Amino acid sequence: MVQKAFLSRLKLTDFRNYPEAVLMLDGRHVVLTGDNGAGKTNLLEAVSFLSPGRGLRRAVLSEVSRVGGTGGFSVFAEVEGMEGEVSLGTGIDGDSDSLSRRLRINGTPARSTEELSDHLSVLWLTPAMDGLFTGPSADRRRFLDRLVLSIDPGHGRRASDFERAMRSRNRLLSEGRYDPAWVSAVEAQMAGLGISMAAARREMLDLLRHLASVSQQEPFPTPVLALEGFLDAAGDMPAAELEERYLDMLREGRGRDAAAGRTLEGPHRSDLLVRHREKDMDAGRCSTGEQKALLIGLILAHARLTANMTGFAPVLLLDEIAAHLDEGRRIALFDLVHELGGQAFMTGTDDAMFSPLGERAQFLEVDGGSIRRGPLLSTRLQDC
Ligand SMILES: Nc1ncnc2c1ncn2[C@@H]1O[C@H](COP(=O)(O)OP(=O)(O)OP(=O)(O)O)[C@@H](O)[C@H]1O
Repeated sequence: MVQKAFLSRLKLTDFRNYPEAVLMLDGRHVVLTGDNGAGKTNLLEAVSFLSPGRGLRRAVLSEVSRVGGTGGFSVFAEVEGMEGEVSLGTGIDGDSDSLSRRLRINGTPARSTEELSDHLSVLWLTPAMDGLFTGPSADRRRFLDRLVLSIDPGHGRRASDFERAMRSRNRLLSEGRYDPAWVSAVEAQMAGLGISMAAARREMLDLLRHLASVSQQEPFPTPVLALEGFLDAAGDMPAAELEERYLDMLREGRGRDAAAGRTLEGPHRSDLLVRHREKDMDAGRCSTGEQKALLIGLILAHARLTANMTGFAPVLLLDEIAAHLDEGRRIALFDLVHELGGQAFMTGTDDAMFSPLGERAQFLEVDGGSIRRGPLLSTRLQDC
């Protein structure tokens, strides 16, 4: 039985176009409607800061602070989380030039934002992801790594440690006269981390594949997923052998990598391949609408997987999700989202589009950095 982890209160201070806003939420889905530029996506972004990383816009933190504000920002949430009730507070101070945000859990400073994954899992789908299948492979890798992160919180640390080791190797090789023992040590670190990263990604794809084989999410197509670009021919080789093989590749590739100024083999070169199963076609060659439907299918499958793995349905952030769907698909999407058993935040310009949700959702109206409607809602309104 999947349980619900949800936000019961959200408070933003100097967050984007919100000087201050407080939302009291009752655990149902949340529909945010308003004109373009009202602040709907900003609210979703605030919720995305309740998961590790840089949020759904991958923003530079200083840009998140409200223009004309104190220079800092904060997001505070009361959550019925995976370990019970918890308060989560995150943000940056006005006088700090820190690149990372602070996190407090129940008022106590946390070591890293990774600790958020113990309480809540947050997944999102935004219009910025529409070009995922046709854009650069780095976007698909990042997308895949976020999928992995929601069920394996250590994945983010492994990926950033790998990046750091790789930068260090690139720098040593570019210097020309390097100490081979030192480079070997860095390569050994890269090999261990790189193979763990590849294994975690492969495991995620296997799980999604299995889920797709046992559950349907009509009318959204089933994405067929594969990885390409790193140790493709390795098959089911044991991890220790893979590590040896990657280590050999790095050792033998030193001259070539020094000339290229970068490491040419590794998990940082993998690509996520997506196919439309019913059409038997690469996602990149599908129509715009088909790509959107595939992306929705992928996010829903992943949300279901996260719920199965953790026992708690994730919080879903669906930005402008209804805009390009016909009525039948919209109704089906709302039903699928509701069946997941979690709390979804959905945005759009027209609240009529969300009427099929009925009593399953709280409807809030966003306007120029303020939020209206709903009996339990209080905001200090920004004059606009
Ligand atoms: N740091 C900031 N300080 C003040 N305002 C900001 C900041 N960052 C973004 N904004 C403003 O926030 C406003 C709302 O943006 P948001 O993306 O949330 O709109 P939206 O309601 O999702 O609109 P759309 O329907 O067009 O997607 C924009 O006008 C933007 O200029």
